[in-house]
Amino acid sequence: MSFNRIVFIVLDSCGIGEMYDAAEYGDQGSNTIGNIAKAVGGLNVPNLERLGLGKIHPLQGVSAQVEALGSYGKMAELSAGKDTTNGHWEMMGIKLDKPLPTYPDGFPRDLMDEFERRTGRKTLGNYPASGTEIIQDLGEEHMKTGSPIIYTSGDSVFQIAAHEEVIPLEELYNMCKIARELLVGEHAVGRVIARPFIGEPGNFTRTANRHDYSRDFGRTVLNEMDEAGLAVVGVGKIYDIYGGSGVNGKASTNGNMDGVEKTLEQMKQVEKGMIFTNLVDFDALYGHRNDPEGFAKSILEFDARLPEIIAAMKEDDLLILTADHGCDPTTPGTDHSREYVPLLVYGKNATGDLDLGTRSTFADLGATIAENYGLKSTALGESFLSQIVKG
Ligand SMILES: O=P(O)(O)O[C@H]1O[C@H](CO)[C@@H](O)[C@H]1O
Ligand SMILES: [Mn+2]
Ligand SMILES: [Mn+2]
Repeated sequence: MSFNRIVFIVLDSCGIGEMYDAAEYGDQGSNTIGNIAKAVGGLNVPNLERLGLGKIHPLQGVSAQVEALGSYGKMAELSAGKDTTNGHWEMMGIKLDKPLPTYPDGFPRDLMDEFERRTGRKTLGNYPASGTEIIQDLGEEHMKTGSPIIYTSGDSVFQIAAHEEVIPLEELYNMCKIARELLVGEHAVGRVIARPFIGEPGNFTRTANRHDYSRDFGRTVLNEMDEAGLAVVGVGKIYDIYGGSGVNGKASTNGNMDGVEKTLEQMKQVEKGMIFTNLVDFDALYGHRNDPEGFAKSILEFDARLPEIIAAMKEDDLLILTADHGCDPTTPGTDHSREYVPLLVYGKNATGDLDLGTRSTFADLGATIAENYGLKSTALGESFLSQIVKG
């Protein structure tokens, strides 16, 4: 027996406890969902609980005394890093041995000179910052000079922030393409990101016209699926994360709840293949903003939509919920954290109440998907398909 469709949802940043090597990343004690649960006096997530969330790791307010509807476990990241890029590519079979380059002191001057020469604009910033803060700090100067704001973070990212009425979107996207061309070799960052915003000094807000330009790390299970004629529909930023490689359909979203809507819409349309959704609000609105209350509310909001997703599932559909890294909003830093990620797998025809244990790589997902569709798996990862198929 195999599953006809897979609904794969990444709860961006929802890590579930420090990994064995968290100390190397300065992330001892990080536990995104666990510390959020504590901070709000317990999480009330009956639907995630029923899927087995409380059985993965003790979480305040989430019972482990349930007969889980599906299988549950957690996964370690084998790649060096704790970034969206590493996390997602590893899920589909690629391990990144070397950490992606980061720029705690900004990007080298010669690189910036070349960027300025090719874009015809000077630049502002060029240091690690929170995106919402740096536009408040430099936005007014940007409006006066027309120079884009360049910033990075603990992630391997080159981010370009610009007011939509100062630098038109088309030009901003073109600047990102130029940056992408320049950021190669030792400076091959994971992503170049367009961060447009609108508003007046003192009251700038970012728009949904964000756009990510990922590096290509090689062939993944998504390419195998695509070439086998299976649907691979990216909802939210999935298309961008894989640079479109192997993703043959897409739906953009303007928030987590819209992401759920678009997933439900795709579930009405896709015949065979995968609906691959990333819900980024957890990360962008709450994790990086150190807002545990907001994060908790957002988890509750998602939990409340789970019954709809489950009701829309056909007999031979499979639901996979996981995350790409942590971003503990209760720790002083605002960057991602090196954590295990939860793994919840449910299907009307899949085994219930099964412990999948601690997986040694996110790539077990890619291997499972490949086996399910009879595709060549990437070398990395071990399929758990036979365990979840009802015997
Ligand atoms: O602070 P903002 O701009 O939201 O940026 C965050 O979002 C980036 C990409 O997800 C991360 O690298 C982090 O820098
Ligand atoms: Mn992420
Ligand atoms: Mn992030």
